[in-house]
Amino acid sequence: MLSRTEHRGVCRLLSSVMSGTESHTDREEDYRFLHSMLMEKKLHLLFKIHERLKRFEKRSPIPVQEHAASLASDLAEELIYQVWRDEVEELVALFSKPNFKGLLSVHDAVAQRDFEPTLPPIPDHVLEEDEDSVKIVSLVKTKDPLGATIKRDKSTGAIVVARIMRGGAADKSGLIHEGDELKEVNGVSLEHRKPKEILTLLACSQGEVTFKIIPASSKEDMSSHKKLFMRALFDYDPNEDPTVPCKDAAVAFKRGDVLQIVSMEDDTWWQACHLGDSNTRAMLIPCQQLHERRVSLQRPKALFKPPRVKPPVLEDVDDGAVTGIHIAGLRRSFRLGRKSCLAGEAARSGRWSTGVHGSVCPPTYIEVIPYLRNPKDRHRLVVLVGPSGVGVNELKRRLLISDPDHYGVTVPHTSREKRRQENEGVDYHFVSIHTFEEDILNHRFVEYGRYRGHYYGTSLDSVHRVMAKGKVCLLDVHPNKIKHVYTSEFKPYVVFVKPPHIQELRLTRRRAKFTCTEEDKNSVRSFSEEDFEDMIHSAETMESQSGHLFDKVIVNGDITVAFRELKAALEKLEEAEVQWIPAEWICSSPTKARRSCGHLDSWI
Ligand SMILES: Nc1ncnc2c1ncn2[C@@H]1O[C@H](COP(=O)(O)OP(=O)(O)OP(=O)(O)O)[C@@H](O)[C@H]1O
Repeated sequence: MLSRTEHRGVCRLLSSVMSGTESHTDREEDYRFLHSMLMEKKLHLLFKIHERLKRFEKRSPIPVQEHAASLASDLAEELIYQVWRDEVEELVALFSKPNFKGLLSVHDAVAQRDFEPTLPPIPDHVLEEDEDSVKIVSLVKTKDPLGATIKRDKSTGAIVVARIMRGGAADKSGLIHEGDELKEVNGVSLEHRKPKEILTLLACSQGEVTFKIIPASSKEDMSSHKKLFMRALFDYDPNEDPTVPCKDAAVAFKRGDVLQIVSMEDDTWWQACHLGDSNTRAMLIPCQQLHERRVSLQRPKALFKPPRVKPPVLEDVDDGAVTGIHIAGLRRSFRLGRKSCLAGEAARSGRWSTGVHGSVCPPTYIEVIPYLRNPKDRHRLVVLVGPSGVGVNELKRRLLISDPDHYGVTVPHTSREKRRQENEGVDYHFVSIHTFEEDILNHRFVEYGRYRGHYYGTSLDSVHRVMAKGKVCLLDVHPNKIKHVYTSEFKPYVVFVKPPHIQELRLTRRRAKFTCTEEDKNSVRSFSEEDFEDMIHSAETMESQSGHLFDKVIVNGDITVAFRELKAALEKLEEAEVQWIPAEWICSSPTKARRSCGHLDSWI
């Protein structure tokens, strides 16, 4: 309630307004009218109410109950039968006053939020729509227009909102935006309708008007990002990420998972759907730059773990000597001793394979596209990698024996003299040092090395030759060399053969013999503890540096199980099933995503 002083203040203010207007009012009659209006008691009461409400507003009062009017009328009925006292009489008289009834009715309307227009229920057929981005908007239309212009999109023929007028009903609702596609008005399809017809339809509508809309933003996302897929090249768990804006809104993924990127608008968090996940809702994933930044701030483990490096040795021992089965291509000679210093050098120089330009980048995402192999197409090249002694040759040998017409291996090149029992093009391609060096300069080798003054290597041509025969070419190289065949032409499928836990190695390799790296080239021996440790350490290094290139990881504990798993994976590769391959193998021009991934060639 206004205090006496406040009330006097209002009156003084009004009097001063009056005296201020005296000089501006020419006519006496106008002045009197204004004076009587401003001095009106009701106006002053209104001021009082206004002041009172202002004070209550600060307290944010909420209605105690929603049916004050009916409560008052029930009470009035009860009171009639009470002992008739002055107070009772006064209260009953108050309840029967129209002003008081009106006040209570307004109170109830506010309490029940009855002032908001009631919207019709969502039509059933809309709920059955396949299109999950459809939006149903109901607006209450007065005689005034909705405040939007529409046009027909020339390319799609769709009716779209061209402009939203500021302050109009559409603008105020915040539910309709420029670019939105209008599908229906009040259940009437707008397909094949001219904008003029639609305007007539709208002009006739009064009260609630229901629109079925495809929001502009979702349309844009659909068209520009629908086919943008990325393979994750690292593991991510939002529960272990303290910087994620909302853990529930982020999605965990593993290296190798394919993600559909829905939005790259945010600088740090992309939105993506996890392929194969039943949940089609977009979730947050760290963007490429964010992951790169984070990794660059981490302490590089490989730099602080002293690598167990042995001098590079290039053995020249036929595996047939060990296994009793001689198959060309199953030689250690051109594998450059996977126990060699190459891996150690990589470990010392950085955590990931350096690219052709020498830059080092942590693997983040690679754009991939679905690929369905045409039966007439060549088979994908199968690249087997793994630490020395893990069983790459053994698995290769078993595959060849299982189906010699289907699988093939390359014949290596060497600059050494042909031995009596050897055949050109079967055991090796025997070439001169000069030719070998020329081929090196011409980048004809996937991998090459020198042992005791002689060159050994695997040429790209030898891979072509196997593939040209319609065979699945099995190639084993050091992971650093995968980049030489990471092309559209070979579409390599990279299998990493991983050693099991050391206890299982001890158990399974008890009777195994391997060609050792000492001077005596024909010596074979059993695995030592150190060999096992080397194998495991080397596998860890390979995985951390090149793991992003592996399509399949096979743990070679029990050889029968490992072989079965490998065979099944390769057979699946030949089935008419979609495979996800790097987009650059198929698309000649880099896409938006390709650009956003950047430096792809630097980490292959
Ligand atoms: N799972 C296994 N269980 C038992 N022995 C195995 C297993 N895998 C491989 N071996 C044996 O271990 C020895 C080394 O295997 P293999 O020659 O295939 O290794 P590798 O990976 O090719 O190594 P390198 O590159 O040094 O030749 C062979 O005698 C092989 O038969």
